[in-house]
Amino acid sequence: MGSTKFMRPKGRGAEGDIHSSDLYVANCGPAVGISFEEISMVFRAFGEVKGVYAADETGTRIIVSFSDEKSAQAALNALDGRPCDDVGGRFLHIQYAVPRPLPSSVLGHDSVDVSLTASELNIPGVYLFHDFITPNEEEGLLAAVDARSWKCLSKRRVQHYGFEFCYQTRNVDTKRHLGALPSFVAPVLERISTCSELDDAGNIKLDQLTVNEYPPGVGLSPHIDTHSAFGDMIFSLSLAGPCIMEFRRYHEGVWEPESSSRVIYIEKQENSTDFLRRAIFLPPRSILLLSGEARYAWHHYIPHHKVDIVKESLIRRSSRRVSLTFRKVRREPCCCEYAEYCDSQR
Ligand SMILES: O=C(O)CCC(=O)C(=O)O
Ligand SMILES: [Fe+2]
Repeated sequence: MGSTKFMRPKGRGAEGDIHSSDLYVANCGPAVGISFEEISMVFRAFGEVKGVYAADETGTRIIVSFSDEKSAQAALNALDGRPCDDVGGRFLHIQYAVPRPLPSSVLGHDSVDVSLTASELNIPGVYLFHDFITPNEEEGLLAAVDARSWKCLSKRRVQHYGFEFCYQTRNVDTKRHLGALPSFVAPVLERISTCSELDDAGNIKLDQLTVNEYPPGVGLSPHIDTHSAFGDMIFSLSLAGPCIMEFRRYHEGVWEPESSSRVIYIEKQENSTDFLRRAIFLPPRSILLLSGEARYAWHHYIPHHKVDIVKESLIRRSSRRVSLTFRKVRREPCCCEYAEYCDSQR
């Protein structure tokens, strides 16, 4: 994870115009055995150092942030282009750092603050439990799903257990039970049912599992899991890599019949800006619960990003994210209090 805020100026020689309290320092850093603390010590001789960050992922380019420009200038004048004894005699190459333009692929015009916790997100019915499983358990689950066969969708791979999820109808065929959920998820189900923060979860027999594998840059379109298909609680366990999940609360939604056998959700508001929008960071090994209002009335989706911005840090999606989504198939029509989003009450 590099600093999102600063970068090297484009080309040398422009520094005369730039006044900054932030320095871009090349040729030192963790990749050559020099810690941020050692770098901070060197620069503290010139003034108050607010922070030392990686400028990028090389481990040899660093941003040193001073409290004021004068200190930065003094450090630059004293240290640039000279060997520095305190960092093993390495020559430091120093320039003023300039603010990094945020990548449009990440921010574009539609950035949203990303919460780290459910309470910060503030959507009723969302719960996020960090480190719900251990790294060893994560490894075991990944090995177990990789030993099963994947079904390829256009951009991601999936596996279904308990009941097949049909992406065309966005529903399940309750008459076609595929069998019990695989034994490798038993410890996860056990932990969900005994989670003291989730009073009701102990009584719910989750019987459908969708495993999704997302390559970097691939997300999931905005949707509400079909009310008539699944019950109130939807759990999603994140493995292998991080992502953000975004939420939108529109003011109305409409279910319309498309053919005799199929009902589709029409997002009449698609171009509308009239919606609430929130986002949360999902680290690996965390489990997210959508229930109540969050489950029934908010669209959720994973933006198609290769990099997410979380609290001013760039977080790269890793080579894949695998999620295990546990749900309970609904046998009776949904009678939630969000009729405008409910296909059972259309
Ligand atoms: O990958 C996830 O965490 C969410 C998956 C999801 O929303 C779904 O399968 O309906
Ligand atoms: Fe979903």
